[in-house]
Amino acid sequence: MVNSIHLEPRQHCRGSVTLPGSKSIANRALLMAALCQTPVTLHNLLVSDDTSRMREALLALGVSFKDDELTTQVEGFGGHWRQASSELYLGNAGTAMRPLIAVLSATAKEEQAPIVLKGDARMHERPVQHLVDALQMQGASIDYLGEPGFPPLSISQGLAPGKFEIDGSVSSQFISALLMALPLLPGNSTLTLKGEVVSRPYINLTLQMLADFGILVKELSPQCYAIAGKQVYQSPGEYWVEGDASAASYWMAAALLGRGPVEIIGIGEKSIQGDKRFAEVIEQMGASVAYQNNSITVSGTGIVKGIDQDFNDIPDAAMTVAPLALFADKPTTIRNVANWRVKETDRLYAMATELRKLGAIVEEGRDYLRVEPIKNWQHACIDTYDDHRMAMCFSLAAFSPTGVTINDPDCCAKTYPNYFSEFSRLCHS
Ligand SMILES: O=C(O)C1=C[C@@H](OP(=O)(O)O)[C@@H](O)[C@H](O)C1
Ligand SMILES: C=C(OP(=O)(O)O)C(=O)O
Repeated sequence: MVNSIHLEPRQHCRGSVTLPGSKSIANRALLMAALCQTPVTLHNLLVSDDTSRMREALLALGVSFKDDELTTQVEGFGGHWRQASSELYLGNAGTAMRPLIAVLSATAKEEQAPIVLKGDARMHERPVQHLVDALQMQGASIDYLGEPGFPPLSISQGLAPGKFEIDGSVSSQFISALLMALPLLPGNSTLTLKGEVVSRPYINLTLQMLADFGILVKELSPQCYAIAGKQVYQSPGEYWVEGDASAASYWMAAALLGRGPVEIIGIGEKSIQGDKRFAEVIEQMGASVAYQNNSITVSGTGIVKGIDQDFNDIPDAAMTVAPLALFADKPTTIRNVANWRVKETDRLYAMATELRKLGAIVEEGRDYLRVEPIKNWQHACIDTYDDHRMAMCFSLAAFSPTGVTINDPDCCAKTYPNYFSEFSRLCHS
């Protein structure tokens, strides 16, 4: 039987919510900390499926962790792994799989056994070919163990510094992965980006965090980086993980529908995450937004304005626009999100299918979704496709006259394990 949660109709959302740590920052910080030669103390580290998979992988490579109530101390060995385990399981964490493919290619030693990276069934359908091609062109010894172009795969020594080229049109995680790995090589490299690069702000997040960990990357142009070899990751001592800006999108949306005010603590105007731009989107959709140093406060009037925009820069937060569109004054179009199809599920298909169950008219394009507001709401049991964002997005349908039932709500543990208890705390009839 499918586990589900029934959400009765809600009209109000108000109060204060503290965001979990950012998944994107947490998994980068864990890996970068493990690459330092001296310990790093991480604050506000997210505890979720994705970060657990990264931690378990690093632990198997010999990295040690000391947790107390508020912090996690990471002690790694500058990439000289002490006990290279031969098989690492990474679940469905793209932020673990892609960076580890590149970093383990850069750190593999001749005397070590090949390392196998595998994931859950969906991870084995998520492409890594552009990344693996770029690494193989520079000598990396990577073998596909299942379908070519997809995990699982096995990695041995062979990667050499030089001129790297990467197709950036499917995932920015490939580029972030190379930016984290190339400084570890014994000589200098350049990295040239090909194709229309998607999810750009995540590359900037990587560059910012590399700088925080003492790694220099020279941006020769937006398409080309120079990366000196033999660099050493420097421990910043303490490192603070910002609240998750993608998770903030659900509270901003709930505040618009439930009028607020909702104080969202953990990201502010100086956030380094691209998804903070969702605050501008929610403003265009009718909310009022006030920025503080470490929080954003959102209120609404109950009126939602339909929009038509390119969301290539913020594909995760963009999903939140889809359920909001059901309440809008006119149709909404979410454009340029082709890579929704290769994430936790085919998100264009899943979103269109489940929105229709509520009574919406939806057009699913190759790379866009057009959603018409609902006139006659139908109660529905929403399938979530093992996709945390499907579960969290559809909680917003509780602001309809019918309420909503969400199947398998626990899949939100990928990035936000207590999301539904927070939803019930903040959102009321
Ligand atoms: O680098 C990152 O932390 C991420 C990049 C994005 O992926 P793509 O670059 O594949 O769009 C995003 O969807 C993912 O949740 C996290
Ligand atoms: C695409 C996502 O995850 P991943 O890091 O696994 O790519 C996501 O969190 O929306």
